Amino acid sequence: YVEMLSGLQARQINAGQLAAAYDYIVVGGGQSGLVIANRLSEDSGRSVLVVEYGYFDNNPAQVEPASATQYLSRNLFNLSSVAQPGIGNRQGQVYAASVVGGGSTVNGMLFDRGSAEDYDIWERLGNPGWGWSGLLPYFKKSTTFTPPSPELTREYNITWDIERAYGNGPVQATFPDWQWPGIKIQWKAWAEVGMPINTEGAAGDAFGAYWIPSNVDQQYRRSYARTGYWDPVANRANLKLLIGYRVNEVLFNANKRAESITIQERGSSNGAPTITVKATQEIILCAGWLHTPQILQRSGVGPRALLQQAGVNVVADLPGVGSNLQDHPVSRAGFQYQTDVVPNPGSLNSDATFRTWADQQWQQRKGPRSMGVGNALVTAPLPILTSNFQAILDKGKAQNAASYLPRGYTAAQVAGFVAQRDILLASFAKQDNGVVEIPFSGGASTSLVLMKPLSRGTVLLNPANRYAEPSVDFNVNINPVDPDILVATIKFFRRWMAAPSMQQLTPVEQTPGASLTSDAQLANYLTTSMGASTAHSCCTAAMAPQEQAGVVSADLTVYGVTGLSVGDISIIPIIPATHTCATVYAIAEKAADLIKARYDPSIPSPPTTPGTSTQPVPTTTTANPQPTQPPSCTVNKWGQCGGQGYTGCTTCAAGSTCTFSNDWYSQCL
Ligand SMILES: Cc1cc2nc3c(=O)[nH]c(=O)nc-3n(C[C@H](O)[C@H](O)[C@H](O)COP(=O)(O)OP(=O)(O)OC[C@H]3O[C@@H](n4cnc5c(N)ncnc54)[C@H](O)[C@@H]3O)c2cc1C
Repeated sequence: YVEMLSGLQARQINAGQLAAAYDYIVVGGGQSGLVIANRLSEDSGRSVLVVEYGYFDNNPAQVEPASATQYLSRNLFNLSSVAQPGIGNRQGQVYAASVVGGGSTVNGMLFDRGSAEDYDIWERLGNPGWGWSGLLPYFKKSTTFTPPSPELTREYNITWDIERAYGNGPVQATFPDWQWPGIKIQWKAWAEVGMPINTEGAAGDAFGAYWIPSNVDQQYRRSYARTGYWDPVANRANLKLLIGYRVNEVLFNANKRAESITIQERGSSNGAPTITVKATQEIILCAGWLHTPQILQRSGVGPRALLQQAGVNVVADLPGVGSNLQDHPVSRAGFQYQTDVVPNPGSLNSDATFRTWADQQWQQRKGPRSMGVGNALVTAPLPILTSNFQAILDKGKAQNAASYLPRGYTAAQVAGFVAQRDILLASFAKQDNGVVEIPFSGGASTSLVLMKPLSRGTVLLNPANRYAEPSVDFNVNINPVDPDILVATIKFFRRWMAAPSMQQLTPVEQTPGASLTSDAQLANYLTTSMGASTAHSCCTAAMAPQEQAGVVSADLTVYGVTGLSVGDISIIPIIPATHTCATVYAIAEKAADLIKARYDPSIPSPPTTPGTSTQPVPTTTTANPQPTQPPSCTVNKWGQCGGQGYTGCTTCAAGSTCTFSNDWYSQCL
């Protein structure tokens, strides 16, 4: 412990201990920054400095499952977007972490990946090496999966495929010790409405319905960039971290080579003295979707007109810096089950006996309190949502793209968007990727999340004060294809609620409300109900060919300058249909390999030739197989023990008896 502590102290420095120069400077010690710093400092001959605006959050509560929904303001940059015409001029909540470990320290711990197609379209856009086959090794390198208990697995028929999806990486993933019984009925209903059921989403088949783990260790504590990539390398003397400092600018020499950064203590007034630190090899921007483009713009790399307006000398005119902003906008379907199974997600609030039992269980780190925000998703392909999908695609293809893009998009930016749109519309017609997400965990209400929006937003420097927070415009719900897909989703969700299995729960619609039936009424409901962000903002320094207004090339270096790269979520060109944390780990792992190979000829660069076949291995696409009855088994208290169509265990654990709830459901109470 003493050794570890002195190691930690050696690595965390104050400004007075800064060296004049480091081989690598990583800007931002968030999720991607800690991964890249860890990997680059594996070579003890290279010095690495990380500069992070936030502090450590050492509160033990921040690693507990309950932290998944708390989003504490102390760990976030707290700002809102400009008014959003697409959602009735409401402002959007802006989510960006400001703490060591970044988004991985604060996030909801839903840990999934996109489908193979979601990454293959990055490659198709002109980014060789960034398709599924180029990224899977890095998904595997970052994560270790541990199966849940045999009892939970059997009771809920939880499925996974370690061999195809996981490796031996620093981030731990597993399932909590609990699921809500109503989820079994929901699984059946998905099959009844024709949703493909996949045994593993993380192996390239993240479409249809599938189970997803949480990024937690086996005690259900948050497993994140700090525990995975920072704490274990306490003894590296060549790795330094300065916290509580903001990186202001990257400075370039006359040859446009990035030479140094200027930093300023957090909380000091703008215009206060700054410190300059040199990088002899490379500066890697990992300040996240909100600040990576802002730092670029402040440094003279961005849209010429904006930089001139802000009085910034133009080093490289890159119109794409701060454009192409994407997120997963969200609406909601509110239902009530009038004959719900018990316990259900509401029971922790409504049933004191159950709550006491849950608290007792949690003292042994078991039971409902091990759960975060749920572990099952539907990511629905468009042709499954609606038989009318071709009309939506035709409308998208026929539209004048520029009319829905942010003002001031250049011809290259419009061309870049049209390339994205055409690739997206072609993939929407297929059934190997999804366009909306519907999380389900036994509750009656859920989010309806648009996973592949066509609307694009911006993050722009404030010309009057370049050190103030940038202006965020999600431009949400502006491209008409977006509401068309969500309207189809609401109708499909109603079909799911009307599926035979669901009738035992007697679902009753609250919102949008059964009286709203026409497309126009539902689109209007979306305008009033939709949120612009699910905290997956990305894509503001996109990897794409320069003639399509890309900001970085496939080796992640910034166009028009040298010695500067981006390694965070900003580089994504098209948002994948997944929560973004696992994808950021894969990007950062790959970024580190690309950087290492630039400076060490003995290290092979990851291939940048287009991937070969990226077809995922076929998976189960029939109904979720019913659990087979093991020779002898017991059901834990609150679990299902009988009912029509039920083929699992029927013997209740000591202290509970199998009790009839309704024709479809008996339960150990
Ligand atoms: C509230 C929230 C909930 C989420 N929930 C989920 C979820 O359940 N599942 C999932 O998969 N994904 C989730 N995400 C998304 C995911 O966590 C992020 O996409 C991911 O962490 C982004 O990683 P990053 O490295 O690009 O940026 P970050 O991790 O945000 O790192 C950027 C870092 O740069 C620092 N920084 C910024 N500006 C400067 C500057 N000028 N100088 C120095 N440092 C600076 C910041 O303080 C921050 O630490 C969530 C995100 C948030 C914010």
